[in-house]
Amino acid sequence: MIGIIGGTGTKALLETYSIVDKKDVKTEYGQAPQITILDINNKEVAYIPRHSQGHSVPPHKINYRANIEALKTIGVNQVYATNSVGSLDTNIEPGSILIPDNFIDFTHNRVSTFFDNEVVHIDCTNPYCETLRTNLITGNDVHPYGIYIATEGPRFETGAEIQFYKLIGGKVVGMTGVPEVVLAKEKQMCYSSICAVTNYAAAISPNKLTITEVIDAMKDCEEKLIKLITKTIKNTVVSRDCGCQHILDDAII
Ligand SMILES: CSC[C@H]1O[C@H](OP(=O)(O)O)[C@H](O)[C@@H]1O
Ligand code: HPA
Repeated sequence: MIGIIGGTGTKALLETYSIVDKKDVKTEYGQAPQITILDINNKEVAYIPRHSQGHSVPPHKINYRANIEALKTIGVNQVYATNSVGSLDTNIEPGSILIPDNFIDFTHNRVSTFFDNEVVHIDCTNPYCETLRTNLITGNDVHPYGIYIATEGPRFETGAEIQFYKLIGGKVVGMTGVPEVVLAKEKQMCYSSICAVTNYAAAISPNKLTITEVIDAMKDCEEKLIKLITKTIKNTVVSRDCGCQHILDDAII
């Protein structure tokens, strides 16, 4: 099954598609937010709100393991995740969409693995599933690659941090992309992120960065995002020849 991890401002998905079912999943890591099964182009797609109902959980407190485990439990193995992000590049404008091809992790206080009692080192050379990325990119008006900088939050970045992230090649910055993608990989799932650019990052924008700016920009992006998701899900096939399901081969000591 395909899953959508919905980030900031994605409630509209629930109003766009018909609802088939709702699932409350309790995992060994805790209760996950309620999952809604949507009918998208005659496919059943599981939607989970990353920050829980009513966007009530901040990025550094999200139970990423419960979210991923719950999706896995109900049979999801291909995940499209939305992330609202700040842009580090004036050519990547608010309102546009970027499909990241890599990340650099600056989070520092998160549970970032399912493997606490076994020694497992998964390959993360290309952290996002190339097949799902191709589905999102082909024929669509999106930035096809770029490095996602993951920060701990919940504060926005300092101007100096943004200058540094730019220097090391970052294109967009957000607080939720990691460890989510890593945990999905550990569960042998295909995972790709859809970054909705909501603002220029701190100090690139001359203005003070506010939540209102981000939420308003997500509203402006809504139609584009829904179109992209609808088309991509239509084009997503079940067969998985990308190697994501073999990530644990040669990774366990
Ligand atoms: C509400 S602005 C900051 C908030 O938005 C992003 O979340 P998501 O990736 O779930 O859309 C960002 O990482 C922060 O959590
Ligand atoms: O500028 C940002 N920084 C971090 N997270 C974000 N989420 C949306 N915009 C931003």
